[in-house]
Amino acid sequence: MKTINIVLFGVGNVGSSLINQILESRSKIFNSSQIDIKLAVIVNSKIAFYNKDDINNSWEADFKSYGYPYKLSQIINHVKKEKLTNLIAVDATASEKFVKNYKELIRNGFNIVAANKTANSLSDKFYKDLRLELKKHDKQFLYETNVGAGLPVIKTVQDLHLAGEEITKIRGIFSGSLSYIFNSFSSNNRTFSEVLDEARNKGLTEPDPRIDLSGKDVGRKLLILAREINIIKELTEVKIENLVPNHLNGKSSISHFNENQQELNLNFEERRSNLKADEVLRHIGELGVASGQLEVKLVTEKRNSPFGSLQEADASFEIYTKNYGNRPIVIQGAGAGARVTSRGVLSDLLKISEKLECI
Ligand SMILES: NC(=O)c1ccc[n+]([C@@H]2O[C@H](COP(=O)([O-])OP(=O)(O)OC[C@H]3O[C@@H](n4cnc5c(N)ncnc54)[C@H](OP(=O)(O)O)[C@@H]3O)[C@@H](O)[C@H]2O)c1
Ligand SMILES: N[C@@H](CCO)C(=O)O
Repeated sequence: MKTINIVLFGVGNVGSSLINQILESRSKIFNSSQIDIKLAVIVNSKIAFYNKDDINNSWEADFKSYGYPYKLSQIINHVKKEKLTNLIAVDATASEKFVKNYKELIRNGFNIVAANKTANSLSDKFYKDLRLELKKHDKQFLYETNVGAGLPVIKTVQDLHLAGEEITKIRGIFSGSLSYIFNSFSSNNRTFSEVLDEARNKGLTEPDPRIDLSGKDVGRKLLILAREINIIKELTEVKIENLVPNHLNGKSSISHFNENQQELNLNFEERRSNLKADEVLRHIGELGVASGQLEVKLVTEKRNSPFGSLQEADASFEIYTKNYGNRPIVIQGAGAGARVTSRGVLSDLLKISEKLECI
């Protein structure tokens, strides 16, 4: 039997769904794999809840009542004092600041599972240093949900690359958030800001939806896939069509954006009114291996084309390779949503557990 001890950073949409899925699936996982999943500490940006017993269905109330302000060093001291082993830190934050803690966590015995895409899309130096640290301390880092939420995109690209298959192009609808938004917006008469609010309320966007609308989220995903196949790039080199006007961009506060987001409506209304009856708007990412070009843009597609006929928050990835020729491998399905994403995180946790010690 193996016990794994998780410290969960982030209890928003994805983090709280992960806790609920662990509660639902824990005994099934134990019976089939003899892996006992313990949630040792649960953390948001302000408080940490140190879980003495097994987590249960009242975890949310316990977190609020018994959580208190923390420093990372206190969490590390806690797991040492309690002699917890098989440690996995789960990053379910969207924080650029938090990923700077990864190296300290690794040095203190943690493996890492991240839904947060930031660590893999900062500088090439950060990316490589992180991997050196993992190697030095013999720790694992999995992040399948960085691209396509719960869809197996990263693993597929890694496996093809490892087996020597030459990937020539990856093209697709990379953003579940923008897929939902443009599916809804292209097919009815609601304003863009109404559709955006709906996507936010369903937990389908980034905490700050400008990360989606600015193209940065898809830019990050393209960069992450490019790095998997040894294309060395920086985020600044991705050609991105930014859908957020300058005066509402990330340099202004999120509340300023929220108060003024109706100002997006006019521009999108114009794009919608230019569509023919059989056309829809689609947000596309493209990684050309030969050209080395990574591009993010909003395009018009025929309603009955493969991308045009996607539904809900579906993402779709076409992976072109030498041996598959002009008939790509296609991976398609929900590309955003707390439950599919947290299931992907849980799957990464179990993959890491396979290599941990039985205790
Ligand atoms: N939702 C999806 O469909 C999806 C799909 C794929 C990947 N992801 C990724 O999953 C991550 C989480 O998304 P979400 O929708 O769950 O976001 P969310 O609902 O905003 O939750 C974020 C959580 O992170 C916490 N947090 C922020 N900064 C922190 C810090 N420095 N230390 C510890 N905790 C911190 C927040 O705490 P406070 O409440 O105190 O601020 C909150 O609990 C993001 O990186 C996103 O890109 C999401
Ligand atoms: N913005 C993400 C989902 C939330 O992280 C996506 O569209 O894939």
